[in-house]
This record gives sequence, C-alpha cells and structure tokens, in this order.
Amino acid sequence: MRFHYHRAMPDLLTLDCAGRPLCLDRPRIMGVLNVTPDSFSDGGRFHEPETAVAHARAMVDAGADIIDVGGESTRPGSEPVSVEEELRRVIPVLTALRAELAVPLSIDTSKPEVMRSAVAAGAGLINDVNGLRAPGALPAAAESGAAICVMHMQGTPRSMQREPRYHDVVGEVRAFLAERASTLRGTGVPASRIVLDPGFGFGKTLEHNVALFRGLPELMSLGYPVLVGVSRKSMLGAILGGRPVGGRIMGSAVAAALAAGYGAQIVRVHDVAATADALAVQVALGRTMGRPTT
Ligand SMILES: Nc1nc2ncc(COP(=O)(O)OP(=O)(O)O)nc2c(=O)[nH]1
Repeated sequence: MRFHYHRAMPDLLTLDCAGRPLCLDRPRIMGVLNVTPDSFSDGGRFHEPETAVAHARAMVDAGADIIDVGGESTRPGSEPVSVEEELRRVIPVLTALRAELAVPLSIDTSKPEVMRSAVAAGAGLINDVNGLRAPGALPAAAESGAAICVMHMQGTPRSMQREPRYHDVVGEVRAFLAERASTLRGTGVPASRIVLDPGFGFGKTLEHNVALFRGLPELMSLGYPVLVGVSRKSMLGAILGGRPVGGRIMGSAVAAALAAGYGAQIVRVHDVAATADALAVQVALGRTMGRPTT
C-alpha cells in the first residue's frame, strides 16, 4: 500500500538553523541538555559548563543531530527562573558548544532576552515551550533569523497539570499551532524556519497525550515539521504501570520510533543512543506516513 505524500507538506527537507541547516530527509534527534539543578529527569547532572559540554559531545557521538540547551526546568510545579540566572546558566555552555560542535544548537527558553542572547552566542533554533506567548517573544524570535519551534502548553508549568481540560484536544492544539505558524509567517518568517510541537505533558492528562500522539498525522497536515518530546515523561511511566523515570528508556525509544512512523521529523530525547537504534529500525522496517515509500 503506497502512502501518499502529504500534499499540504511543502517540499521542505531542510530546517534553516541560522547557517547550520538541519536536513529533514529522515527522523532527526534533538539531544536534551538541561543546564538546571532541578529538571525532572536529569536535574543537576550537567550544571557545570565542563560537564555540559562533555555530555553534549557524547550525545552527538551517539547520534544527536541537534543539541537543545535549557536553563529553566518546565516540569509541572516548577518555579520560574530569572533572566539573569537563566543567562548565567546557558550562555557559557552555548558559547563553548558553538566552538566545539558542528551540529545546530537550540535554546529552550520562553524569555525574549534569553532568545536574543542565546542566538548571538550561537543558538540556531529557538525552542519555546510557551509558544511565543510572553511579551516580546514573538518579535525576538522572528527577528533572530533562527529556526523556531513553537510548542503548545495549556496554562503554565506551575499550574498546567492541575486540571487540564479540552473539548477536542487534537483540534484545539492543531488550531493553536496553526495560528502561531500563520502569525510567524505574517512577520516574514519563512516556512523553512518553523517547527511545531504539540507539547506532550504540558497541560495534558494521559488521555489527552494519547489522543495527541495518535493525532500526529492531523498536525502533520499543517505542512510544517513536527517535533515530539515524550522522553522519560510521566505519560510513559503511567503506560508502564507507574515505572519511575530511570526505567523509561525503552519506552522512550519505542515512542520516538512510533512518532517517526507517524511522520514526526524531530524527536527530543535524553537517551540518544537508544533512540538512534530505534529510529534506524523504524526507518528500515516501519511505515513513514509523512514521506513517499519509494
Ligand atoms: N519543544 C519541546 N521542548 C521541551 N522542553 C522541555 C520539556 C520537558 O522535558 P525536560 O527538559 O527533560 O524537563 P525539564 O523541563 O524539567 O527540564 N519538554 C519539551 C517538549 O516536549 N518539547
């Protein structure tokens, strides 16, 4: 059975990361580098620039195509970090990574000041879990020249998991992402700089996350690359019968392969080697709904 190429999908095979292109001819791996003391699964492990750079290099060696540097935890119930503190955490790491690594770098932030400084320090993609909703975030991202990953979140990290509610989670998330993409395009940002992300675990119950995952083809039909981040998240813990964070590597790798099978172009993960294996098998044996089969 031939899978028809998404007509809505532009012939977009390269994400423009401000001079470091990310080719989307196959599923790509975004390696997570949390430079925080309190991230939900690896907080504090890479707090120092030296250890952060060493971990980033190891992720690239294991198959990461882009490194996502984050200075503020967005786990449920997390407290915001000041601009100054976030800059203190991420800028030295971005500066060192820019000099050491050839892959594109991403900054995981919602603050326009951090976006601007991070791009100046070498970030080629702005990853905003807040969907550019902070004052000044949209122009900062648009003017940066970097690629932009816009993610859906209901509420804020502090409150989002209290009582997530949707009438039609896939339809509502799709509409939000469509509006964000259209608004960015209206500022002159080309499609080649836009990535969309449904935001698994950000103001969603397990049922919402499952519906969104199975609804990925509807997000793909918007015609932009889709990024999926479920690595080590509590939705997998629930699916695995309450499995703690440290026991979710296999589940995360399987989910990454399934996301790629639905056509997601980028997966954001902590465990790069396991994910690289899972994606290699998926590409070799699986269906790729977002791309022609021959
Ligand atoms: N685009 C995108 N960015 C994200 N950033 C952080 C997290 C949360 O995971 P992690 O960074 O491991 O935890 P923390 O926020 O506690 O640092 N998830 C996503 C995601 O799903 N998509």
